[in-house]
Amino acid sequence: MTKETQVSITVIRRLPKYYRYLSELLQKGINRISSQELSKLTGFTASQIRQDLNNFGGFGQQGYGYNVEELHKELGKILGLNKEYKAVVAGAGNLGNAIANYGGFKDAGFDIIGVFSRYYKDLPFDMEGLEVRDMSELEDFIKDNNVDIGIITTSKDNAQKVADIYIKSGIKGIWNFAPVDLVVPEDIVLENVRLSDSLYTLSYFLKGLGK
Ligand SMILES: NC(=O)c1ccc[n+]([C@@H]2O[C@H](COP(=O)([O-])OP(=O)(O)OC[C@H]3O[C@@H](n4cnc5c(N)ncnc54)[C@H](O)[C@@H]3O)[C@@H](O)[C@H]2O)c1
Repeated sequence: MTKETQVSITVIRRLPKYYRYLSELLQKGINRISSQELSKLTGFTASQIRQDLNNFGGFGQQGYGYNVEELHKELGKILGLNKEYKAVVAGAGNLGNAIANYGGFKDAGFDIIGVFSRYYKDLPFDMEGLEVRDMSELEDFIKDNNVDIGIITTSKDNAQKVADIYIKSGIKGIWNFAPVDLVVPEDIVLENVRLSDSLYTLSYFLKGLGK
């Protein structure tokens, strides 16, 4: 087992934030940053940052800090962002449309190449080059195109059915937006997104302000 596989999920969940700030620093042409400066940006303590990065072999030098380009590149590799992924969306409603139409995912290496929905013929879908297809085509499409990631934006009641099609078709990662606990085999990577968790956290802090 490599050192990387033993890293806690809490640390893994902080990496995208480091990566995002490093991308911004690179865009501004900043080449070097100390853990203290990174701490001011990210809100994590400098020692936390050093500990997090030490999980992967360090990268920093005492008295110098971090080379932004190098750290950005290494974190990108650790997060698997140096690869290209093909994704499909199932459920072309409000959320499915928003996700399929957002160009930022493609820029980051996640190419949404198909959108599938029930009653697809009734749906207006205005994404250039991306027509909505019927669910009956999903399995073959995934196999024919070696799709890596299945996105679920159907209603809650149908999410497990969609997940089962993804699993049967050989998909390895599921990005699930439906508010349901999906049952998936161990070798499938499942990532749930809950915007309401973030909203409830906002509410907690608003309450602290006397709301
Ligand atoms: N994770 C979050 O933070 C978050 C935020 C908003 C909404 N949601 C959830 O995302 C999902 C979609 O929300 P929405 O507002 O886009 O809903 P919506 O009703 O606009 O869209 C759902 C779409 O899924 C399609 N669908 C339903 N069953 C299907 C099936 N078996 N196969 C294929 N397509 C099917 C419907 O025809 C519809 O087009 C819901 O489950 C909702 O609760 C999650």
